Amino acid sequence: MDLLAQDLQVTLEGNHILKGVTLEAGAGKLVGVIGPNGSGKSTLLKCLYRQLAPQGGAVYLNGRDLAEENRRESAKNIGVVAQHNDKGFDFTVLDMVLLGRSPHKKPLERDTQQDYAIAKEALREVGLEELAHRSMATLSGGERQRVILARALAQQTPVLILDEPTNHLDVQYQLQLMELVMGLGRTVVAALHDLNLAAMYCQKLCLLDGGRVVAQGTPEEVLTPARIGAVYGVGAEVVSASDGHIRVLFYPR
Ligand SMILES: Nc1ncnc2c1ncn2[C@@H]1O[C@H](COP(=O)(O)OP(=O)(O)OP(=O)(O)O)[C@@H](O)[C@H]1O
Repeated sequence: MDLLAQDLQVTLEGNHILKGVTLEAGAGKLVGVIGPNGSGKSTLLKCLYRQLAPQGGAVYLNGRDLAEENRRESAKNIGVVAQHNDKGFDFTVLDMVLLGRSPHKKPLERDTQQDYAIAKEALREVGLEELAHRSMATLSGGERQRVILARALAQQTPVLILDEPTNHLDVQYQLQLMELVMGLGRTVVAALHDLNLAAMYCQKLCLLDGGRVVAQGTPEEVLTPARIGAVYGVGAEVVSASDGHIRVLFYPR
C-alpha cells in the first residue's frame, strides 16, 4: 500500500511542530525518518498512525484520506510500534501478541486457533517463542520491544509504522530486526536515530530539522557530511562499506 503524508501542519500547545511535512512511502518500501532530538519525527509518525490529527494537510493510504476512514479499518491497514511501551505489564507475552488480532475481530469475539497460530508465528519471527507464557513484567527492555513488534506483525497490516524500533536492542537484535522488517515486503516508515542502520536498510530517507523536511532521497543523497554537520552540529565522514552501503563516521566539533 502506498502511504502519502501531504503538507502536514501540527501545532501543540501553541508551538508549531510540523511545518508542512510531505513524505511518500511507496508500496513495499522501507522509508527512514531521521533528524535530531525534537525535530518532529514522533509527531510525524503519530499523524501517520492517527494518534494525532494534523491541523493542516492529510495522510492518504492508496489515495484515500485516512481521516475519513473509521479507526478499526485503519488498524487493519496500519500496525504500530510506538516509542513508550510501558503498558500491559499484567499480560503474558502471548496475550500481548494476540492483541494484534483484535482489529480483525468483533468486540468480545474469542481468539481462534488461527489467531493463536498467527501470534505464535509472530513470536517465532522475533525469536521469542520460548517466552510465550512469561509475564510482560518480567521481560528486559529489548525483549519487551520485540514483543511489541510481534504484536504489530500479528496484526498483519500492509503498512507498519515504527518509532525507534531498535531502541533497547543490542547490536545483533538491531540488525535482526532491520533484516526482518526489510524482508516483510510491507510498506514501512521507521523513525531511526542510528544513521548507519538507516543507511544500511532504508531505500529512502526523510531528514527532519525543526519540523521541516530538509532532505529526502536515497541514503547517499541525504547523508552528506555537509548536511549532517548543518543539522546535527557534528563533523562527519561518509565512507563506502564492503556491503555496498555507506556508513557515517562522527567527530566532535
Ligand atoms: N504534546 C506536546 N505539547 C507541546 N510540545 C510537544 C508535544 N509533543 C511534542 N512536543 C514538542 O514537539 C517537538 C517535536 O517532538 P517529537 O517527539 O516529534 O520529536 P522527535 O524528533 O521524535 O524527538 P526525539 O528524537 O527526541 O524522540 C519537541 O520540541 C517536543 O517538545
